[in-house]
This record gives sequence, C-alpha cells and structure tokens, in this order.
Amino acid sequence: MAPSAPARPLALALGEPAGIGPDIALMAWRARRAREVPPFIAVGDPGLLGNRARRLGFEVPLVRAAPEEAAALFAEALPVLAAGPSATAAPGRPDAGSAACVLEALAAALDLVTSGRADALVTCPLAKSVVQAAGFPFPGHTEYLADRARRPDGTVPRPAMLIWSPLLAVVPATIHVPLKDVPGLLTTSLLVETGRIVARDMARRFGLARPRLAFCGLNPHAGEGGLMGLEDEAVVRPAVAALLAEGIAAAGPLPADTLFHPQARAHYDVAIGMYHDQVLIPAKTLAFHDGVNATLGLPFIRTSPDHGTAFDIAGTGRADPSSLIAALKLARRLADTEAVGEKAA
Ligand SMILES: NC(=O)C1=CN([C@@H]2O[C@H](COP(=O)(O)OP(=O)(O)OC[C@H]3O[C@@H](n4cnc5c(N)ncnc54)[C@H](O)[C@@H]3O)[C@@H](O)[C@H]2O)C=CC1
Ligand SMILES: NCC(=O)COP(=O)(O)O
Repeated sequence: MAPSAPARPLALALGEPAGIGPDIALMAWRARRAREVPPFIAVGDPGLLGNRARRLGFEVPLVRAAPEEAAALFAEALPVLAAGPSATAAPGRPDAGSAACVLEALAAALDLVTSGRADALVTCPLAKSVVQAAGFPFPGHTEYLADRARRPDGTVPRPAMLIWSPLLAVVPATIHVPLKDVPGLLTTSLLVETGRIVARDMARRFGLARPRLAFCGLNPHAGEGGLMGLEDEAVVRPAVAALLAEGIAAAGPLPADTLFHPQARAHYDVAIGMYHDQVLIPAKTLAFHDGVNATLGLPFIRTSPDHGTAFDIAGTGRADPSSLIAALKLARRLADTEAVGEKAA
C-alpha cells in the first residue's frame, strides 16, 4: 500500500522574483511523482508563478488554496497561498520593489509553520543586497528567522547554519561576517554553544543518537602548536574539552586541509568550521546540486537550497531544481523524525 500523504504541507517561500526561485518551484512540482517530492504550498505572488510557467512553457495548474487543502490537491495542481505585493522584477533584473515581495512572502510562510498549519519552512533564495538596500536589517534568512524566534524574555536563540548532503555535513561557527572579523568573533563559548546546538538537533531531527563533531582549526595545520596562530590552542581546544566533558562526541582542533577527503569524512558526522568558506567550499564542491541549507537551533524547521538566486539563468529553463527538491525532502524527513521523537517522549 502506498504511504498516505502527510496532512500538513511544507510552506515554500518563493524568494527573489528575479532569481530562479519561481523556476525551481515549478520544476519541483513537475517532478513530484518521478522524484517523490513531498507536498508543499507555494507562498507568494501567484502571478509570478503563472508568468514564469508561461515563459518556460510549463503547463502547471495553479490552485489558490488554504494550507489545510494543499496536501490533497498537490497531486493534480500546485497549491498557492497569495501573500505580499505582486512581483515587478523581470527574470535576471532585480528591482527595488522585489524586497517587499520577498519579505512578505517569507513572513507569511513562516507564519504558517509557527501557527501549526505547515510542518516546516522551505525558502527559495533571496538576494541579500536587494533586501538589505530596502532596510532588511539581517545578513540573511538565518539571522532573520532567529529574530522571529525571539523568546518571551526578549532573547534571541543562536541559529546554526548546517549545509547538509549525504556526503558531507558542515556548520560554520561564524556565518555572514567579513573574514577580517573572524578571529575576534571566535570565542570558546561560541564554539561550545554551536557544538551543543548541532549535537542536539542532529539527535532530535536527524535521529543520530550520538553525533560526532569535528572542529576545524582556524589556522594552517591547526596552528602547529602555536607556531602559526594562537586561536586553535586558546579557543578551539578548550571548547572541544568542554563538550567532551558534557558527553558530546567532539574532536579538534583538526587541520582543515585534510578533513574533507573520504577517509577523513568517515570519522565524523558534522564538521564545524571557523568561518563560512572554510566549510562551504568543500560542501558545495562535493554536492552543489544535492546540498541543503538547514537552520539549526530554532523551534521550527527551515531548509533551503544551498545555492543563490542565479540571476544569470533565471527564466531560461537552465536551472537545476535538485537542491530545492533535496531541501523539500529533507524538511519532510526532519519534521517526521522530530514528530516521532516527540511522540516517544
Ligand atoms: N539562501 C539564500 O537565500 C542564498 C542567497 N544567495 C544570494 O544569491 C545571490 C547570488 O549569489 P551567487 O554567489 O552568485 O551564487 P549563486 O548560487 O546564485 O550562483 C552561482 C553560480 O551557480 C549557478 N547556479 C546556482 N544555482 C543553480 C541551479 N539551481 N542550477 C544551475 N545553476 C545554478 C548560477 O547560474 C551561477 O553561475 C546573492 O545575492 C546572494 O546573497 C546566495 C546563497 C544562498
Ligand atoms: N551561503 C549560504 C547563505 O548565504 C544562506 O544564507 P541564509 O539566507 O540561509 O541565511
């Protein structure tokens, strides 16, 4: 017997209208049977999806729907919840008006998740420069979502950015910051907190009973005992010791240049890097089209493709929807794993 469709869909925010978000959303729906894409509801401007489908020559029936209707409709039509203003930007040509379209759709999609009407949030890429020029005060989705998870006492949970594929999972301890600021931002408490978040969410959402964390060093050769920088011994090693004392399987500081070949990868579940490109370069090189960005540390599940807006190919039909499809499937899996854990608890 075929497994029954989940009652609640995933909420897909359409992202930057001038980018490939609308293209890959349509392509993911068209691939629903062949690639077993879980039911989702697109949140944003229905006109944007209709126009992009016509441009790409896709016959995609769009149906305005409430989230409660989406899973049942999904086999025959792409459910859409209208949110935000109409998109004005043409493919590949972002304009200032895009920001409200992106941000209102994102907020509405997140509302579906936080109100329990959708199981997880999946986001198509936004252009950081477009939304920030319009006053968005966050570096990216990750930091915005953390702010939306603000606790009643006013504190904001620390998010962690996991880039995941079946080949490699990585988390940068510092995220969207200039490289020159990284040494000053790295503290033992930041690394301990990041390690705790990763260990907890890999257990409750990925079902790994005791995830193994490998901490990269900051400097070449992990500092070579202080000859090539002091942060590895002064900051990273005490963090690893503190996590081990809490029962978390942590190792490091490890030289980053030898951490990503197949034999090395067999020794850990997640590599924690000191800065964005240290770990996103190996992750995107090994699995650009299958990589997923998942936000850890927040009270809801959010995934996204690991790529950006790809303005150069938006509206051409050359976008590969695989990373979005992987993001949708991972979101479904994480929601199901968490639900099973909650039932058992
Ligand atoms: N989660 C998010 O919202 C993210 C947003 N961005 C934003 O995207 C914008 C562009 O960033 P870039 O660094 O140029 O990276 P990008 O990922 O948009 O593009 C890099 C190259 O990869 C190609 N590419 C990307 N996705 C593809 C796909 N699905 N199929 C085929 N080819 C694909 C593009 O055509 C381009 O040649 C920036 O404004 C950045 O802020 C970048 C990463 C994540
Ligand atoms: N390089 C990953 C990236 O920029 C994703 O950012 P976010 O929008 O998911 O915070």
